[in-house]
Order: sequence, then C-alpha cells, then structure tokens
Amino acid sequence: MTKVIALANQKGGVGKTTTTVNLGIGLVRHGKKVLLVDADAQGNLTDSLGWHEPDNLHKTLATVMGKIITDEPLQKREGILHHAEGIDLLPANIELSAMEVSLVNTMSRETIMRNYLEEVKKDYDYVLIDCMPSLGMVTVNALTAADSVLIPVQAHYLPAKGMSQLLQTISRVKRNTNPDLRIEGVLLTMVDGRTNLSKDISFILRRDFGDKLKVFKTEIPMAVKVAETSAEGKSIYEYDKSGRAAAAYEALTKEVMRNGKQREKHQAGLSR
Ligand SMILES: Nc1ncnc2c1ncn2[C@@H]1O[C@H](COP(=O)(O)OP(=O)(O)OP(=O)(O)O)[C@@H](O)[C@H]1O
Ligand SMILES: [Mg+2]
Repeated sequence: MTKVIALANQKGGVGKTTTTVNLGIGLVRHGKKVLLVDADAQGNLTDSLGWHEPDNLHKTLATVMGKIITDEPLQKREGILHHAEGIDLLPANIELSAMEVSLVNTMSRETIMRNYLEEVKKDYDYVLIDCMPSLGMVTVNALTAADSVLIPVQAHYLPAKGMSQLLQTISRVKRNTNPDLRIEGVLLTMVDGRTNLSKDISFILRRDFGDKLKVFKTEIPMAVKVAETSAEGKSIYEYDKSGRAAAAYEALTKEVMRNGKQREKHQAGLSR
C-alpha cells in the first residue's frame, strides 16, 4: 500500500523542503520507490533537486491538476522528472499560484490532487508532498490527498499559535474531505545542541496539544552543510554522508518506516 505524507506548516523556513528531500532519498536508500510532489509555487524542492530554473519547466503540478479539472487525459508519468539519486519528482513553479485562484471556482476543489494521485501513486511505496507556507487551497488539496501529515517545527521558535491554526485546518480537512488523515508526527528541525530548548518545546507541544501529538524521537541538528546541499542539487547523504545531519535524516527515515509497520500490525489486528 502506498503511503502519502504531506509535509506542512504554514510558517515559512522551518525545514519542510529540506525534510522532503532527505526523508524521500532516505527511503529510496532503503529500497523504496518514492515520488516527491512540489506543492509550492516557489519551486524550492524542484530547485534543490537540481532543476534550478523551475519557471522554465513546461510540465508541473499545475499542468496535471489543470488537466484533472478540465477532464483531459493524462499521459503516463506526465510531468514526472527523475533525479540521479533514484527519486521521482513532480515539479512546481510560479504557475501553481494561478492554481490557488482557479481552484476557488472549481467543483470538488479540495480533491483535485487526490484524484491525480489515485492512479499515479500505484507505482510508488511513498509519495511525499512538500507544501507551501500557507493553508490555502493547494495545501488543503495536499492534506486531502494524504494519509498523514508530518509537521516540521523550528526548534528555537515557540510554535503555539501557528500550531493551533494548523491543527484546526487538519481537523477541518478530517471533517470534510479526509476522515482518515493522521498526524505522522512533529519533527524538530534546526536544533542547536547547545541549548535545552528542544526538550522544552517537545514538552510544551505535548502539554498544549495533547499526548496524542507525537513528536519524533529524531531531531534534526542545525548544520551549515544542510543549507549548502540545495545549491548542489543533492541530498545530505551525497553531500556530507558522515555528518550529523545525514545520520539524523537516516534515523528519521527509519522512524517513519517503523511507524508504518506498527500501523499495519495494528490494522491487521483490528480486522481479524
Ligand atoms: N538542519 C538545518 N541546518 C541548517 N540550515 C537548515 C537546516 N534545515 C534547513 N535549513 C535551511 O533553512 C532554510 C529553510 O529551510 P527549508 O527551505 O527546508 O524550509 P521550508 O519550510 O521548506 O521553507 P518555505 O516555508 O519557504 O517553503 C533553507 O535555506 C535551508 O537550507
Ligand atoms: Mg519549502
């Protein structure tokens, strides 16, 4: 069964794109087939995988969503690019900002991305959707298409207000279009080892948003090498394979795979 995970947080610059790349390629390194979907008109994911001029790409997420809206047939693998580290990418560029507007007047406007992925995801074990820093219609589409949400949070920033808004949006999506949507976990990113702040933030998150809000055991350290990878169009495993950030993203990858296995066991138990 394919697992679709949306990486979302309407706060900008918290590590959504970086985590999409390094979790995605981490899964590939464990033999999984993975599609990354760039759902941000800034095209940062596309850029950081080496397509440095996303606006020059002719086929993107906006193209395929447009075809779903107008009921045009899609070609096999239409718009999907392949990266040297073994991962597929559906890119995005500035055209996605027009999609935000055109979705408003579209029928079944929340389910366009889900309809697109229904067929396409059959070729993959995991689909990771890198959301833009807003809770607009494209992000709602991603949450509607997803099995779970992974929420990166910058460790030195108290996320209380933004987190309530995000959790409200997730609840709304659950009520309206995707009752089975789960929270995969909150991931602390850019953790500066010299402080205890990340422990405090884990504590506050659990205190304010309930024990059910799982915080990943893995934390991603602040590391200059991580910031440098995007210019190189490579993952952290290629760029700095023996560094702390590569080890952390490898640990996160294993945690995500373990979560999936535990859930499968649980579901098998329920259906017996
Ligand atoms: N662990 C880290 N250590 C140091 N720098 C990092 C780390 N993770 C990400 N960065 C850098 O921080 C910036 C923001 O990261 P990223 O683009 O992944 O965030 P984002 O949530 O996708 O941002 P946006 O909301 O704009 O889409 C980037 O320049 C990235 O290279
Ligand atoms: Mg981003």
